[in-house]
Amino acid sequence: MERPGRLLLLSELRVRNTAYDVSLSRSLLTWKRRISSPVYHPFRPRFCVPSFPRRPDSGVCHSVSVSEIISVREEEEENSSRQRDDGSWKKIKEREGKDCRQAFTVLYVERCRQHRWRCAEVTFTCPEEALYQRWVSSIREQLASITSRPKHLLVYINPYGGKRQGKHIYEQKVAPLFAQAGVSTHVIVTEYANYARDHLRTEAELKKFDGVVCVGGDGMFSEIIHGLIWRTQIDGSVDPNCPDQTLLPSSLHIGIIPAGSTDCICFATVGTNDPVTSALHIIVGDSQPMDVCSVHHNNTFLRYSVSLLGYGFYGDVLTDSERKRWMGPARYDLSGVKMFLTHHYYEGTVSYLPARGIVGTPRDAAKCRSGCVVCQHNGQLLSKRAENYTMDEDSESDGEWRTIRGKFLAINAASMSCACPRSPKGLSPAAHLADGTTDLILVRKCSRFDFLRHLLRHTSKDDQFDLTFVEVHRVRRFRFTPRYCQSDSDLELDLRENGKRQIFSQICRDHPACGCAPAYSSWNCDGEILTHTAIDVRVHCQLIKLFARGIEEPTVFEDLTNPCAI
Ligand SMILES: Nc1ncnc2c1ncn2[C@@H]1O[C@H](COP(=O)(O)OP(=O)(O)OP(=O)(O)O)[C@@H](O)[C@H]1O
Ligand SMILES: CCCCCCCCCCCCC/C=C/[C@@H](O)[C@H](CO)NC(=O)CCCCC
Ligand SMILES: [Ca+2]
Repeated sequence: MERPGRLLLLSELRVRNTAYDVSLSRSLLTWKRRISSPVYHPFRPRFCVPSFPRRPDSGVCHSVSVSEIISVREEEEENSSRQRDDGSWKKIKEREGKDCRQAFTVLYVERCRQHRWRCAEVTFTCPEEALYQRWVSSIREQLASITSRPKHLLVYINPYGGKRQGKHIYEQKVAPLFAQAGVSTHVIVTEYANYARDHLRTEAELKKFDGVVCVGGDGMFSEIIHGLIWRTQIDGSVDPNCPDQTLLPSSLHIGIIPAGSTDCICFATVGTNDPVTSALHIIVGDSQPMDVCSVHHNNTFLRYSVSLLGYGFYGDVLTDSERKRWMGPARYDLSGVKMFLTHHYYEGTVSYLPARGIVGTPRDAAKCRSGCVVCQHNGQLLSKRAENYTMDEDSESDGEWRTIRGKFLAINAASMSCACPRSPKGLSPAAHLADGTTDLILVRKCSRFDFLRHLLRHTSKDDQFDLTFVEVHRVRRFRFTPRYCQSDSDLELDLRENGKRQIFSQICRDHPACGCAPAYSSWNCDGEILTHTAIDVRVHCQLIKLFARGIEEPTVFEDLTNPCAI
């Protein structure tokens, strides 16, 4: 727990008619119940309550970090007069024409189960108005001194994401909290796909805002980062089509109010997909840096990715599920089962640049959590390297490119864990949000039974990488070329390596009537299908910032004291 530091205020105030010692420092608001210690009176055969000053005993003590106070509300006069004390304090005067309020309510973050946050409140009654004024203005001064809190937000709502509840969720659960916290908003309900992206690219007056919030799923978040990153590069004269360019980070934070089908980015950065929790992380001005992969084809920009780039299984699931959008989130389950049964494999070449000199491996037991030291260390290391090499710093400081040819059921690059309600530990449980790397997972051709074992391990404690047909590499950059796109010299090499068998399988591929496997899949890029299969991917360390703090480890203290967490 935070140490209180120098006290700004210390008073005896009342909470629900009970006396509390209430203190405020720059970091903490604390209220501790004064429990009257019964003392024996020699002349009276009973216990009595001692008069002031009383010894505060180890009564119930609550502490709230000032950084997690949402706002202070001044209570109406009648409210204060209802909370009169037992007579030892003056009664609340009702002076005509004068403001004599004496109660104020502090709204603050309370932690609940499974990383959820709620807005709790406590009302304090003061013995006199001057003290009341000091308390309200002192807390407000402390809140105003937190410069990281957003004051003006640009909000985009996708009314058709997930279960089509985006607008309702925002109006019912989020807008009232923003209003209470004094956050002003400019709300835009999108009219068609890519509306938010194009608005951010060209029209939005970004200087007016401290952050951009999207209400929707991963697809909507993807629109926002595409608009923001593109705009930042154009404004800063950086060519987004050049894969070797170091991209400029956007100064605006991004908030996600989850209202989608997978909500993987929200889940992996907050620990839950709960709109109220996300709204509170935005209000307190949390900051979580995040890696972004740029995807190019032949020196032409295709897309950015922050979660999953998946070829084979996840590409096919997405392609199939797009035809079933009307089903809502269940479309992924149906397409998942169908593609599992179809069991297609794909041939191609994967080249990658292993991440060198950084801390962490994809097989670590430790996970990326709030204040992650791996992300901090690698972030500093990579930004130092970038200072020394302006162009293509990777090949200078990382190792040699490595190449793997083969038949794959799935090729996945997870730039973060990709934890989501479907798989709470994610595709790569030890991947980091902001370490400048992506985990390249290669699932080679195997039996249906083995592939099922691998898939099921995403939902259990077992290690999904501990299988002979699965390999995982932590990389800074990678390329993929499907076999049918390979150069003549590569194909010749294949022929020499694999003999005649290859020639016949190629003939089959050229004749769909024979019913054998298709030659190529599509890339699933954060839930969008890419137009090209041959791609060049580069990780840009900590390119964007979210209003989040990473997943918090629950502390023993919280578990024991927070009734909401039980
Ligand atoms: N007004 C709109 N009409 C139609 N499509 C829209 C509109 N606004 C945004 N979109 C598009 O809808 C797609 C899906 O949106 P979103 O990500 O919010 O939900 P989802 O796909 O259900 O969830 P997830 O991405 O988490 O699986 C996005 O690709 C987005 O570009
Ligand atoms: C037979 C039982 C098998 C159980 C296997 C469960 C494995 C689940 C892994 C989930 C990985 C999610 C990765 C997230 C990808 C998102 O960027 C993307 C956009 O929202 N979602 C999908 O592509 C949607 C992809 C949905 C895949 C199912
Ligand atoms: Ca990463």
